[in-house]
This record gives sequence, C-alpha cells and structure tokens, in this order.
Amino acid sequence: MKLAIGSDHGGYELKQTVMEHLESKGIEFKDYGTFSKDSTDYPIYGELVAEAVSSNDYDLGIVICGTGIGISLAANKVKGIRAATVSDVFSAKMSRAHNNANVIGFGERVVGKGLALEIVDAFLETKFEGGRHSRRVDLISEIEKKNQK
Ligand SMILES: O=C(CO)[C@H](O)[C@H](O)COP(=O)(O)O
Repeated sequence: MKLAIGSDHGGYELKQTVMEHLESKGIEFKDYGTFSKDSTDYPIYGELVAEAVSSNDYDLGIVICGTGIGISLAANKVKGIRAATVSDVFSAKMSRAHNNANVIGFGERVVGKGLALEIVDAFLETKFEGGRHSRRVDLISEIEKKNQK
C-alpha cells in the first residue's frame, strides 16, 4: 500500500508524528508538504494529495490541517476523491467500510497524537464492505459526473 500525505502549517507537527508512525510500520508514503511550520494555505496540499490518489499513483491519502476541515474540502474538489474529516476511530472505520473514503482528514488542533494514530490505523486496516454501500457510493459519483462542466 502506498500513501500520499500532506498538511498545512496547522497540521505540520502532527504530520511528522504520523509519518514516523508509518515508517515504524514499514508503510510506503510520499510527503507532499508543507515542509515547515511557516504559515501557508491548506488547499495547496489538499489538492496535491488528492491528485496523487485520483491518478492512482497512490492508494490512499492522509490530509491534516488545524481542524482537518479545510484541507478535506479542498481534496474533495478533485475528481474521484472521497475525503472524510474525522475526529474519532469509529468514523475513521466507517469512512472506509461504508463510504469507501480514499482520503482521511483530521485536525492537529482537534485530536491528540495518540488518537490521530488510532484514526490512521483504523482507516488503513478497514476494507470497504461493498454490497448496498456500493450503490450509495456510485450515487455520489453520479452527482460528481452531473456537475462536471
Ligand atoms: O484548520 C484549517 C483549515 O480548516 C487551517 O489549518 C487553519 O484555518 C489555519 O489557521 P491559521 O492561519 O490561523 O493558523
């Protein structure tokens, strides 16, 4: 499994922690930035991670900002991306099991390091259940198609 990860300055420290965690588990990833705590703009990194997943170069994405909201909103503008903003382990699991989320977002100003790593593990370890959920995810894709210009 190959992951794309990115954050703005508000998620920079937590991104470093998550990357150490991924390294310790031998999970391959690419860091799309930001590369310092200097103030920057979260849509840049949301888009970079989302493009990496949308192009199938990477299997799943992790995006982090202060709240996890803005960077997930940006990621969701890229075709084929289902980015879920979560702050608990149950939602992280369900985002995969029911929604087939391919990007997970969370906030450094919302969740502690321990919870963030549990969220990451739950997201990576849970498989999409398919079945009735496929129909619903397909309906999301249809909305995307209808709104393409
Ligand atoms: O959470 C975020 C977006 O959803 C950003 O990280 C946050 O808005 C950045 O704020 P500031 O520029 O005050 O550090």
